[in-house]
Amino acid sequence: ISTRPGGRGESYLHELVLLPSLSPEKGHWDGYRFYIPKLKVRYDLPDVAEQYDGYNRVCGYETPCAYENSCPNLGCLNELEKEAYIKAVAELLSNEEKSKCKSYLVSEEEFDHGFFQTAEITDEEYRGVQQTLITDKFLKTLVQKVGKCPVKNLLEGKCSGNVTLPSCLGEKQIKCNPDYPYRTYDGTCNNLHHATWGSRGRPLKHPIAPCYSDAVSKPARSIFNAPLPQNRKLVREVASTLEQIGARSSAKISMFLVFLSELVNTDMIGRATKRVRHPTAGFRGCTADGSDRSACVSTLSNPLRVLPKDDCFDPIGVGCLNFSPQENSNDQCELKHVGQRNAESSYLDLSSVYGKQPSYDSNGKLELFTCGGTRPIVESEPSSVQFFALGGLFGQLHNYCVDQVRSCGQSKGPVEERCRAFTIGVYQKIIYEQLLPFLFGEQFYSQCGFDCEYNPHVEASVSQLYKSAAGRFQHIWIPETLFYMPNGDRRSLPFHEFFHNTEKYDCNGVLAGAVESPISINRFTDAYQCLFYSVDGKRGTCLTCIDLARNREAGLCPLLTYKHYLEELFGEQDSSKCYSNFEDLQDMFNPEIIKLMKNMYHSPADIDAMFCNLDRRLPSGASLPKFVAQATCLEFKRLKCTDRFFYTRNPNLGEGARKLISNLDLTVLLALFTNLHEVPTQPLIVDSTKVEAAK
Ligand code: HEM
Ligand SMILES: [Ca+2]
Repeated sequence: ISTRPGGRGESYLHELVLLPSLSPEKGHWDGYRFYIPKLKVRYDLPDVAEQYDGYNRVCGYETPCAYENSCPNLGCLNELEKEAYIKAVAELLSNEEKSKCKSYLVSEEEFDHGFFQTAEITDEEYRGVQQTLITDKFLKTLVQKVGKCPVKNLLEGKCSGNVTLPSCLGEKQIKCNPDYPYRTYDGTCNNLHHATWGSRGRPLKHPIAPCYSDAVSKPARSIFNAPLPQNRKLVREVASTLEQIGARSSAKISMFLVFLSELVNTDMIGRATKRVRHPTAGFRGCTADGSDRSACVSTLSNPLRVLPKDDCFDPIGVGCLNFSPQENSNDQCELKHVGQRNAESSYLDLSSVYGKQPSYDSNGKLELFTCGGTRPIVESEPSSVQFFALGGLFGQLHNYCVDQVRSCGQSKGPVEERCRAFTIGVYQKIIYEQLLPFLFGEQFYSQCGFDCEYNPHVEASVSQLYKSAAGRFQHIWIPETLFYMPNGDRRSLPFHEFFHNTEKYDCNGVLAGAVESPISINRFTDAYQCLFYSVDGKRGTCLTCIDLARNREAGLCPLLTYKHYLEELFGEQDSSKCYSNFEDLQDMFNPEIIKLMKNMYHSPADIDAMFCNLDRRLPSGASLPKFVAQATCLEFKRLKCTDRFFYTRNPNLGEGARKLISNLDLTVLLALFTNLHEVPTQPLIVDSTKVEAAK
């Protein structure tokens, strides 16, 4: 092994000796790397993300800064840091000021009141928010001073010297008790060597360096250095093209699956909208009537423009959609690519159901609200009553467990914690034995390989790719209407209606309806791209646009870069191909979509990662397309393998609890906690066979 000429310490392999245990015909040497496809798929995320040049290199695109190995001179670090500090403090003060001024806030009469709600910042958190902002300002100033490539090298860990800002306070010390048998509420101490790993407030991680045009925060640009297509225009075009193609538009998958997945998602990822010290219902970027940008925009909002002639918004005079940026998490002031803050623990521990700290009545029961939702569930926005009801199944399971345990009069340890461990066990089993096998199909499920030991060396975190693009895939399944079946009669209501006045619904009817409602496929429904969260059915927002804006805000790289990266990870570099012109995309997209992409983008290499939601490659038996399935596999594998308390290996779940967990599933939960006479044996599909609940 020698150093590649011109490389920064990267290794160059001249010759490889194969050990007898590796069979040579399974490996593949491309002159640069040796691939062994049968090796287990890597699921850890790098601590310092580097630019991924696999696709560019193989396919002949130029990678920005590829031949620049200069580093910024950090001699005047203190000076720059002082400047950054002043800028950060000024911004925070100005935000506080604005948060007290009504004209900057979304008011109660507006349809999207609460949509971008912000949580309060505690004193403890405030320090982190401030440090993160200082570092951000520092890097922005540094880019202006020394240019993009040196900063890029610095952020990718290719420069020696300081890696954190000198005056930063460093990490808070947490002492863990290795013998404490229960999970903490914020996820700390799950990993005993790295107490904060996987905990609330930690950053998401970039699997590969982000593709910001300035390396730090400016939106990515096309390969010809032009802006990417206008957000809403692109979404609108895709929506109307899908409409014209007119392919099959419903599937056997039930909305019950979608709300269950949404619950799982809110457990692993919590939104952290940029905030001020006290909670708010959101900052405005647009005027109340939505006609234009507001004069009162601040750094707390970043409204989306809607161009004239928009089919959906133009007729009602809307030219602007509220959008609020999210907060990064860089509390230790590290000079590397940062990720957004995750406001939940990454672990699948029902943290979005149980809340930030224990909250039980004197018996150890959870206080339940609309449809059994716990306080954190019903206070989350924007959420539908179906979401409350799904969360409610687990809230009720907890309380049912408490009753059962109390009725035998003895418990080894606090009832609420034992029941919490049990409830999380049932939930994890449902995810790994019901939900994921269904989404992946048998073959890909086994290829993903969930049979791992506990691995304390890997950080339990969620990737920025998942959070800002691939993980949102299921939004494309949002249908125009949902069934609501109070006392057995079947009504069809527009999707947006379930987000408001949630108390008025009969919860059994809500769940019965979700099980019978099919998802929508091959469409961006109006409910998704035009009427989302509407109150009156006339004016709503475009969740699709928000998804795309999140993709770009996070600095995600182009779709094909991630595709190549994923396929390499899965040992498919042979089949991972180059797309030199748009026509080559036909393995992934419908021809009409390709035509549209050609009109909108300069090159196939510019297509936004979010459009993985149009991927038409389906692994056999799977419900998720290949790209999404691969990205999802990595996330769920990581979360399973890094969870010390995962139910299959949690020594504190007794034999009885295990037995119960193996007998409980979604069908049983529906039978126990609804008044339905008949329950579906497979609630993830519509028209499932049913059994009598009493049985
Ligand atoms: C029909 C049910 C669903 C609704 C109404 C819904 C709605 C939303 C909304 C409003 C956001 C925040 C948008 C933003 O400001 O960035 C969001 C984020 C997200 N959703 Fe969904 N969603 C649903 C189902 C799902 C499902 C099934 C998944 C996939 C498992 C999913 C994955 C995500 C992800 C990964 C995010 C970003 C994480 C975050 O910002 O918390 N969603 N969703
Ligand atoms: Ca969690």
